[in-house]
Amino acid sequence: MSAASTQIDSPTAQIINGKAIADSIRKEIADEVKALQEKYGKVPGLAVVLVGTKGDSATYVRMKRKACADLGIQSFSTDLPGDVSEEDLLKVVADYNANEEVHGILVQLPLPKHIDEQRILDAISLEKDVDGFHPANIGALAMRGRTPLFTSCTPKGCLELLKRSGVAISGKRAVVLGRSNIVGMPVAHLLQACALPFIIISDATVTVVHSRTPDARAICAEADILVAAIGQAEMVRGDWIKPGAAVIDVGTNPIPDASKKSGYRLVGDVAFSEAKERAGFITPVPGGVGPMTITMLLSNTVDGARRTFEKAAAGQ
Ligand SMILES: Nc1nc(=O)c2c([nH]1)NC[C@@H]1CN(c3ccc(C(=O)N[C@@H](CCC(=O)O)C(=O)O)cc3)C=[N+]21
Ligand SMILES: [Mg+2]
Repeated sequence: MSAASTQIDSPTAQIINGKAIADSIRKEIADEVKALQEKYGKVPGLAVVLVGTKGDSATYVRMKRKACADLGIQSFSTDLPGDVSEEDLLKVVADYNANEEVHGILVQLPLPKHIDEQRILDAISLEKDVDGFHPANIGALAMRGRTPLFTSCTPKGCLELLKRSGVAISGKRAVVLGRSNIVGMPVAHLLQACALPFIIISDATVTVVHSRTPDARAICAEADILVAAIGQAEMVRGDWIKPGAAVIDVGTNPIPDASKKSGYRLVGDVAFSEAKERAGFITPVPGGVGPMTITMLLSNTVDGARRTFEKAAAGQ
């Protein structure tokens, strides 16, 4: 059955299986890693820097390091104490900038309050900015006719999920809930105008809804494509959703759950059970956007490595 007929025939949404899509992309990436190794005798390398021991940060960093190992990407790790100085963290970044085996650098956010986050992100070499958080990469993303060296992982993952689910973007009304630098803002740009080689041309009409928007519900209810990235557990209810809409839920909010060993479970920014009765397509949490974020990080790392290897081979 085609995606379009599912949307019309079925009263409940098609669940977008981010885990399965991410796994199949990871296989493609593993093949690329092998091909690069055969051609250049080198493998891509990713450096992950973790400051402090905040529980979920450590979990995500562990997942990133394991994903690298699974794909044949060399991973470099630096764990720093929570009270590390800004200067010492900048030194770690400078060392990775200079390390020829490292093609991507990720400093796990958020950083402790005493560190100027933007100063750290600005220090990461543009050529190794696999998070796409450097102002020059964000600037290129925002400009028509310019393509960033790297596009942020979660926004790129959202577009890739829409593409691989057969959701058309061009001419559609898209609403982004949330305006963060790491998700809301870049995903709004991508939906409006992206010319990334791997992606369908987007060309949606985009509205950004945030904490100061009056009647967020009414605006969301006009969306053919709704991206929820505001970090409020189950804020988007069933009646916020236009029937047949594609709903991408970026939220990962822990809520108490005594039946879990950890004492909590993850829910999205969307009330899933209500929303799936109205949406045409919807991502679950977990198993939706999350696995794509890490996969796009690996993909960006391989892209960075390929560019470096090609330049070196051309003697530049
Ligand atoms: N410099 C930087 N870059 C980031 O990309 C970055 C960051 N800092 N800080 C934290 C956020 C968060 N983030 C996630 C990655 C994977 C999942 C993920 O795979 N989640 C699984 C569930 C994981 C679980 O069960 O705990 C899922 O949704 O299925 C979630 C969240 C990356 N981030
Ligand atoms: Mg651009």
